Amino acid sequence: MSSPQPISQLSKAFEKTGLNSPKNTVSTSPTTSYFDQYRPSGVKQGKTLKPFSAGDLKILLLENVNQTALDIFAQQGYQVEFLKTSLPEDELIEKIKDVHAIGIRSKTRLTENVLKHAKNLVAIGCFCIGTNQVDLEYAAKNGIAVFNSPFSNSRSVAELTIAEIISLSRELGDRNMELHNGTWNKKSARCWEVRGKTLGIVGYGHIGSQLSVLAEALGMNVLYYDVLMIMSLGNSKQVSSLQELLNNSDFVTLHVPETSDTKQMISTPQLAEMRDGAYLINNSRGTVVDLPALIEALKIGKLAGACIDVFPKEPRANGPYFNGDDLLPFIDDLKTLKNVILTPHIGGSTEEAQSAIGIEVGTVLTKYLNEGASIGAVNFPEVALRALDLDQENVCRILYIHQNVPGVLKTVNQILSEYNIEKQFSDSRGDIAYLMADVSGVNHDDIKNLSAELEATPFNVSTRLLY
Ligand SMILES: NC(=O)C1=CN([C@@H]2O[C@H](COP(=O)(O)OP(=O)(O)OC[C@H]3O[C@@H](n4cnc5c(N)ncnc54)[C@H](O)[C@@H]3O)[C@@H](O)[C@H]2O)C=CC1
Ligand SMILES: O=C(O)CCC(=O)C(=O)O
Repeated sequence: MSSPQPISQLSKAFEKTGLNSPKNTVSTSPTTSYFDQYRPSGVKQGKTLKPFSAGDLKILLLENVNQTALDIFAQQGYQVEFLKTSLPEDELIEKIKDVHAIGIRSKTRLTENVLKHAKNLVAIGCFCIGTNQVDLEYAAKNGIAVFNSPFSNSRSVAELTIAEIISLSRELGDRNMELHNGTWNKKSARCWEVRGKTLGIVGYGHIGSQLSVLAEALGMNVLYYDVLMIMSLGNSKQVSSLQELLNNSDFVTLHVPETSDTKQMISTPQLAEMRDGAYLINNSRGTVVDLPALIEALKIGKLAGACIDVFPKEPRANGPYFNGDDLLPFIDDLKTLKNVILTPHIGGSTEEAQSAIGIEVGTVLTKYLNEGASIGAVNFPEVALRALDLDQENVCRILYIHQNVPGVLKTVNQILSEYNIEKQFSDSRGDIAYLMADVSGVNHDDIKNLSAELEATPFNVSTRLLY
C-alpha cells in the first residue's frame, strides 16, 4: 500500500476541485452566472434615484447573512449594520425604527408589534425559504414588500435528509457517540440497507421533489402526499391521504411550510398510523411535529428513530444552551433516546446555499429599493418597469402602493394627466395594489407636488418617488 498523502497536499487537492472555494462551487439553480447576468450591473448603471440616494439608505442585517449580500449592498453604497445573531424584541424594535430594509433568516420574528415601530421600512429580505417568521399580511397592508429565496437551499436540505435516512437506518448517531465515549459496539441487529425501503415524503415542493430523485437513485421506493396534485418524478407515486402515506412508509420525512394546517400535523394519531419500527425526519418547522407525542412513540419502541433539525423555539445565537432551556423545549427528553439525531437547524446551512441566497435576496432587495421592481415578493403584487436610462432627463418614477378599491386609477391618472406618462403598470394582490409609472417633463416643484397629491389620496398606503 502506498504511504498516506501529507495533509498539506490533500488540502491543495481540495482547493483544486473547488470544494472549499465558494466562487467555484457548483450551485443549485439559479446559478452564479445567472446572477452575474442580472445582478446589480443594471441597477448600478441606471439613473440614481431618490428620495433615497443610495448612501442615505440604511439596512439592518441580522443572523449572519452571507458576505455575498454585504458585497452587493456595499457596491450600492448603502449604510449597512451587520449582526451575527437575531435580536430580542425590545432591541429589535429600537433598531428597526429608522432602517429602510431589514435582512433576516428564520429566527427573527417580525410581528405586528415589531413592524409597527418601523416607520421607514419599505422591504424585508428573508435570506431563507420560510417566511412564517414575518407577519406578511401586516407588512403588505403597510406597504412593506417581503422577499425570500425560494429554492437556493433546497438541494442542501434534500442532501441532509438523504444522509439522515442512512444514518437512522444504520444507527450511525449512536455508534458515533459510543465510540467517542470509549465503547466499541459492533452490531448489525436492526440495522438495514435503505435499498428497497419506502420513503414517504410529506410536501412535494422544491425540497420534497428533489429528495424524491435522490432517494430513487439509492433504490428506494418513494410515496408522497401533498395538498396539491403534483407531477411525480421518476417512479414516485402520489397518495391521496396522509394516512395512506403513514401506513406504507418505512421513513417519513416532512417538507411542508409552517401554516395553520401543518401545525402539529404529526401527533399521537398520526404516529399510531406509522409502521412499527419506522423512522421520522423533521427538517421543516418545529411546529409541524408534536414533540411530546414523538418522544412517547420513541420510548415505547413504536418508532425506531428520528431526526429533528427544527424546534418550536430555537436559541437566538450559537453557544451553550441550558438543560431544560425554554428555547429548546423537550431537548432533555430527546437526548436520552436511542437513535435520535438532533441538529441545530442546519438543513440549509452550506456554503453553496448561503452564498446563492445572499446574492439572490441581496439582488431583489436592491432592485426594489433602487427601481421599485417587486418581482419575487411573497406578500405583495409583483410589478416591474425597465430601469430609467442615465440620459433620461426630467423623468420621475412613481411607486404608489394603495388600497385595492374602485376608482384609484381614475384619481391617480387625473393627478398624472399634466405630464407625459412614459410607461405605467399596476397589479393587485388581495387588499393591496401597486402602481409603477414613469412620467417625463417634470421639474423639482412638479415632483414635490406629485408626491404631496398622491400621498393625500384616500387610498394611499405608501408613495415613493424616484428621480
Ligand atoms: N431545515 C432547514 O434549514 C430548512 C427548512 N425549510 C422548510 O421547508 C419547508 C418546505 O420547503 P420547500 O420545499 O422549498 O417549500 P415548497 O413551497 O416548494 O413546498 C412545500 C410543499 O408543501 C405542500 N403543502 C403545504 N401544506 C401542506 C399540507 N398541509 N399537507 C401536505 N402538503 C402541504 C405544498 O403544496 C408544497 O408542494 C419550508 O417552508 C421551510 O419551512 C426550508 C429550507 C431549509
Ligand atoms: O438557514 C436558515 O437560517 C433558515 C433555513 C430555513 O429554515 C429556510 O430557508 O426556511
